[in-house]
Amino acid sequence: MLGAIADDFTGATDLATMLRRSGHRVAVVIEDGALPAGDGGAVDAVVVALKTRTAPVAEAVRASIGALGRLRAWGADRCYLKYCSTFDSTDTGNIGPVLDALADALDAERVVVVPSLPANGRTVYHGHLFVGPDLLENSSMRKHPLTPMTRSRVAELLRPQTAHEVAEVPWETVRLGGEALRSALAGTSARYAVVDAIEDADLLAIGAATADDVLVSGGSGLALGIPGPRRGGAPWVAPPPGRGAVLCGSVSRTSLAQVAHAALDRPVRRIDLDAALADPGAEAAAIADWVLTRPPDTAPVVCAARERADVRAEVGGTPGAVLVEAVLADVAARLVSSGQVTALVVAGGETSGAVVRALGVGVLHIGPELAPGVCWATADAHGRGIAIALKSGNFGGTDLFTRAWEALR
Ligand SMILES: Nc1ncnc2c1ncn2[C@@H]1O[C@H](COP(=O)(O)OP(=O)(O)OP(=O)(O)O)[C@@H](O)[C@H]1O
Ligand SMILES: O=C(O)[C@@H](O)C(=O)CO
Repeated sequence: MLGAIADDFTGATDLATMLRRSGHRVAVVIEDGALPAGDGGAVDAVVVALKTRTAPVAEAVRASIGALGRLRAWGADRCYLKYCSTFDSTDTGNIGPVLDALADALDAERVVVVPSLPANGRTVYHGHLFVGPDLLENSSMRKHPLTPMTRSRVAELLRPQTAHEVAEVPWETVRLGGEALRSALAGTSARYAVVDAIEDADLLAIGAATADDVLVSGGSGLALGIPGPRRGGAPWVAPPPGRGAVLCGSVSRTSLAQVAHAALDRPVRRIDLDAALADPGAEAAAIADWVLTRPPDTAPVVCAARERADVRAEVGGTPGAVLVEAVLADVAARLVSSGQVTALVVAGGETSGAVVRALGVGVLHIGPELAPGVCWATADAHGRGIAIALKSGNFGGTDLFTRAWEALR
């Protein structure tokens, strides 16, 4: 029984997608939603989705320890802390403090640190994190508004966040396989070990070497090395047929390209931020009405920006992001309560948090994969069954917003 704690909602479904691939029956519990039945129940892995990536440190630690307690009561005998594959954090936290608190609570002597997700171009070699061919510090993450990543060596990123020692295990050791890696890890006195991984085989070796560890940590890639029981669970059941819509609050390069691709053959509408400032409820109502009056099989796209120039730090003194999140959350609630929309693709971690909260979702039942780290899930939204796919900003192919629907037919 694996209990995982993710520091954002899209990261939680990313991890659940990978756990499903490695043979787990997995559910994602939103914040303090009810956990599913324990041993003998329908799942053998639970991911608790938190919104702690950029929360104040004390709040992130408190929420994570709270989630750990609930997971242990559910029956978890191992814990996985999921953070971003680009190690999104600052010198003051939150990855180090949360790891310290979990390791103390679990009496973990040593914890691996494995951000790698090769399927999406995140690799670690000689301790340096790469995004595709670029060092992390030279990727678009350098300019991230909340967690700008200006260094690439994972140990250097973690050290300011913890008083414990941080060691590095090079790829030359990882490639020797699980047993050699286990011995190397046993030989280090450091609490944390950043382990290189440049391809999935490395993640399998790390998984094997840490099979007895009570706490592991990483992006979602490490889940590929944690085999599940492969018991056939209840089959995933798509929601009742209905309209679909995309709600995109992400303004990452990938998301903007996905919006541009969708615009080639379906309606796209951008939120009017000035109208949203004047009356957010009216702007959301107008957008929801627009969605519901498009041809039923078009899956229109509502977005916050078509290009980077559309991004406004503030609108009449209100942060643009606050308006975007309020409108998209309200649009989602209106579409679902209309009873006509039964499937939503939501793009962006912050956006997903706002939408999922507005829909009152407690549990996501993981379904088919749309791209590495992106999947459909079913959920109960205030009594209505829906399918929802939470997409991390940088994940998915250009055609994700147009092809996602095929998996529901
Ligand atoms: N036009 C805009 N003006 C101001 N803020 C915007 C605008 N469009 C989007 N935003 C804000 O930008 C933020 C995008 O963050 P979000 O986490 O949703 O996407 P992301 O960072 O691409 O995804 P991820 O966290 O999964 O990598 C949101 O808070 C959103 O409200
Ligand atoms: O690990 C990743 O890159 C994603 O799951 C994520 O957390 C992006 O916000």
